[in-house]
Parts: sequence; structure tokens; C-alpha cells
Amino acid sequence: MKKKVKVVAAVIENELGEVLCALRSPQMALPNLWEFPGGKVEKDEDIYTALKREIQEELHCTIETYDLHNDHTHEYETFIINLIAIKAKVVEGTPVPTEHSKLIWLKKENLPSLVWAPADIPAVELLVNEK
Ligand SMILES: Nc1nc2c([nH]c(=O)n2[C@H]2C[C@H](O)[C@@H](COP(=O)(O)OP(=O)(O)OP(=O)(O)O)O2)c(=O)[nH]1
Repeated sequence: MKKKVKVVAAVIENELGEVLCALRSPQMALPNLWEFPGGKVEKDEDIYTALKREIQEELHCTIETYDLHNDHTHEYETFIINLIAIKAKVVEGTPVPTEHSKLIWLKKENLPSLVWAPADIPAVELLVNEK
């Protein structure tokens, strides 16, 4: 049976309405694909606490979470992911890529120009259709 992982990802918007996109490095699982930064939820951790912890660890900044954006389950070749995307904004510091190859801010309409991790596509499509 495939392993199931619960992953939280931050849809971080800036004051221009742009969204932060992160490029997975060649060393990571799903290498060289774009994603929303985040990571696995630990046992007994709530999703919002997990997301703030992951962002602090990997982008060295503090976020405030607000709306749940999308909750989607996707089956990869080797595992099943429950990807929970949560809207957030940076409240302290500036995101720096400590694990990712690159971070970029993109207007929502331009998000489909990147090659996203397959599990992220529904969350991306929802964003593109937002005003
Ligand atoms: N963080 C994140 N991971 C995603 C997204 N879409 C997607 O398919 N994934 C996959 C990639 C990984 O297989 C898994 C999350 O792993 P990760 O490497 O980011 O999480 P982590 O920091 O907790 O990892 P680890 O060191 O505990 O292995 O989910 C996404 O938008 N954000």
C-alpha cells in the first residue's frame, strides 16, 4: 500500500497581490518542480502550527495564516499526498531560500507559466481564477 503524507503549503501573497513560488532543488524529492513552500505535518501538530514552523525553518521568516485555500489529495507513483494549501502573509522578515533553488513572486495570472508539482495544479488553477 502507498504511504500517505499530509503536507501543508503556504500561498503567501504580498501587497501587490503576487504569490510566492518556490523551486524545489535537484536534491529534493520531486526535483526542479515549483511548489508552495511548506512541508509535512508532524504527529499531533495542527496544520497552522505546522505551516508556521515549516516556513520559519525553510524561508527564515514569520507568517500569519488566514483562509484555507484548497485541500486536495493526489496519487503519485510512490505515495499519496494530502496537500493542504493555506493563504498566508509575511509578518516578520523576508523569505530567503535556504533549501529551495529559487523563490519568485508572480502575479496570479502568470502562475501557469511554471512547471508545478502535479499535486499543486488545482490550487494554482483556483488562484488564477481569483480576482
Ligand atoms: N512543501 C511542499 N511539498 C509539496 C508540494 N506539492 C507536492 O507535491 N509536495 C510534495 C513534495 C514532497 O514529496 C512532500 C513534502 O515534502 P517536503 O520535503 O517539502 O517536506 P519536509 O520539509 O517536511 O520534508 P522532510 O525533510 O521531512 O522529508 O510533498 C507543495 O506545494 N509544497
